[in-house]
Amino acid sequence: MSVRVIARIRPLLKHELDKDSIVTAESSTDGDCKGRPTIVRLPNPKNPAESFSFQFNSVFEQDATQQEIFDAEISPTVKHLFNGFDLSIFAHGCTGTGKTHTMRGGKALADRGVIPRLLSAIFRRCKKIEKDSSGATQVTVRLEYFEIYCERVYDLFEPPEKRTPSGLPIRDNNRKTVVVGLTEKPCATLKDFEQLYDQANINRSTSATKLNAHSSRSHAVLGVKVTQTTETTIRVSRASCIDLAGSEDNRRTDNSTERLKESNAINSSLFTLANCVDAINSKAPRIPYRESKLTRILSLGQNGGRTIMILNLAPTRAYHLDTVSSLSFASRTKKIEVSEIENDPIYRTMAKPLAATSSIGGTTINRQPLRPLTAAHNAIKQEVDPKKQGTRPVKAFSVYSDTRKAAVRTSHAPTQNQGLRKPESHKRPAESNTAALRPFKKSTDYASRMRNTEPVLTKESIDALISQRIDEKLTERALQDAGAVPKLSTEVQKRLDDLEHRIVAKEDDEKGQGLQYLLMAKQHTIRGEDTSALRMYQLAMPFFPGNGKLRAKMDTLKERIRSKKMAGLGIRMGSESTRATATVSASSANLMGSLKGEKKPTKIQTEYKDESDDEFAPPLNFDHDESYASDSSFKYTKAVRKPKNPAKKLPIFRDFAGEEPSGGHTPRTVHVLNIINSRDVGRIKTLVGVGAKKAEGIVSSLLEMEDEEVLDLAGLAKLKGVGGKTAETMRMGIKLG
Ligand SMILES: Nc1ncnc2c1ncn2[C@@H]1O[C@H](COP(=O)(O)OP(=O)(O)OP(=O)(O)O)[C@@H](O)[C@H]1O
Repeated sequence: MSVRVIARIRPLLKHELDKDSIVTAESSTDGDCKGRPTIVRLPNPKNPAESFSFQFNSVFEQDATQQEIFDAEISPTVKHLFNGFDLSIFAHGCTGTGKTHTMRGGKALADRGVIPRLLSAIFRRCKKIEKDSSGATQVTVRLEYFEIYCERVYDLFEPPEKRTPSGLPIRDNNRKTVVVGLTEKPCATLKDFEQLYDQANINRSTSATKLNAHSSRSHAVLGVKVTQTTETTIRVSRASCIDLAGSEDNRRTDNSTERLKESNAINSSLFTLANCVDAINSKAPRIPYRESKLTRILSLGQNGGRTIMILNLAPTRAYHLDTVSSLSFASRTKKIEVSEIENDPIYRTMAKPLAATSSIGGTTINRQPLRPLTAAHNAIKQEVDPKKQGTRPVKAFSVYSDTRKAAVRTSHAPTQNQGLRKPESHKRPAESNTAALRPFKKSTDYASRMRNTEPVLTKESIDALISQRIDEKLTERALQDAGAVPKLSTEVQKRLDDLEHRIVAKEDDEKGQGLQYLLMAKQHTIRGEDTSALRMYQLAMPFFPGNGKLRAKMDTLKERIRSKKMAGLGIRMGSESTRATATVSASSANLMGSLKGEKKPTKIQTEYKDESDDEFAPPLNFDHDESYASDSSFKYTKAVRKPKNPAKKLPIFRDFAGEEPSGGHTPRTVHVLNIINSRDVGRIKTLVGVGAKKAEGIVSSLLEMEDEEVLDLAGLAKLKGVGGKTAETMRMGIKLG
């Protein structure tokens, strides 16, 4: 079965209402969704008289609701999950097209996205199965949730301060890619899920939605493991829901060094994903799965079960090129065949009565030694040349590999695929009267097949075997070591928990926002990202005006950044290669400077500072010395910022020629500039054309300017995400009188 690709065109956002929608949906006569459009049409960016059209399994128009998408596309797959098939759902699209909205959605019932709805459906089915079997079948749900941020994997069920800077290792184990050391949370009800998921999303969004954008800059993967246990079998299947980070065109983002680094990691992993798709489609001998963690984990084309890709699209011209590129990627993806493999159940058996010497009487259930349960996993369905059948050495093992050969299993060659089951053979072990005997029969079959096939070990297969063994050993060791991560002191942990609870409780009000910044600041401090930490403290400041402890923390950080900056400069002066780095940084600093209308030598130091921040790995007890007592001392007072007098500052931007009356700004401009220079997200987002995200972007740019202020509309237009039009919209949106 191919990857099912559905496209969703998001509606125009508030600030886009005056824009044209250039992406439309159309029905086709040969589509597989009666009545639903299957074609996306948009103009050729080079020649508007022409149009491009792309066909998918179905297309959802701007007014499609979360419910419609779930009911039409996701709900029907739930039964397959319970029949033992894995399910992968991933949202793709460039930044701001609605991936998180589609996957996670909002808090209101109608806004809830695919993930909460899927979990709700899973729990409903669990209940039904248990009820219908009168309790003979028990179903448990366990969750894993992690993000891939800058090629590092972090457990989202762990608070950021517990993370090791290098992230969790991933290994290939039994032909599946596993993240070693992930927390697995049992989850019995939808309420449990919501709590766990919301809490984990704070861990993700802490670095993101409130300015630092880890969220939108990381790929988030939620794993839902469904285990059905009967007297005779245990069947495990897994749904993976992936909210990919959006690709970014850095010519448009005006990203700073740190943001660029994240952006490059996103773009490069998505590029590898596209390369894998191309390699699979062209039946290339090597598929570059191993070139990024995302592709290793996603295993597109090697994963069994069902795969659904939701392609998110923005309707406006501003996204035109990105939209064409996403559509073309999606068209290639829809050709990928995924073997629809059912996960074999593990057969339980009644144990023989214990030996007479045993002090315990009765029977107990023993687990059978594991047979190759997932031998068919990670298989790519591909045509096999019948002439070649039988001439190839039969692999008694399969290694997750980035070469097609090592991983190939084909449904056309059942004798070579011990674990491969017929597609859609919904065998229900519980229905079988002979279930208890089957394991022996099966394992005998397996062993005899192994003997009969007499595998000839080629150099390739020996390499593969060695690599598999090494991976398995490493996984084993890593799993043993996983518990050895040093813990934070209980006191620090308690304070962080306390702070998080206060944030959750107050999330929606301004105080919650201030606390959120504080939490992020702490998380950045722990990770050694001092610059970001300082930025977060600066953002928190308006919510806790005059708080001496906060100021002291900021001073300490400033001092630390300064000394790291100096140390960085000292080290780099030494060698040839480092001089080259200095040149690159200097030129990018010059570029930054010229973009902002001036060149400042200190910018060069900023570049060094950011680099050294990232390399700085703090000791794990880094925060133990820090006083968290101050957290409770942050008393909330409504942010009041006196507008500063722009005349006192040195101008950093050219004046806005033509628009302003000579000798000064119009009252509207003064008003806008005052609001902007307040650096208060709450006030800035009240400006026309500015949403929460844009307001945070603006404040982020302002913080990069340190104490300088925006003095005119030209300066305003140069802030992140603003531009001349938005600046003008803000100005015109001010009501006078
Ligand atoms: N179908 C929709 N209906 C209403 N609003 C939507 C819809 N899709 C997206 N939005 C809004 O568009 C904005 C961007 O959406 P979202 O954050 O989900 O994008 P994204 O693709 O996840 O971006 P990024 O890659 O940067 O994380 C949000 O404000 C979201 O609420």
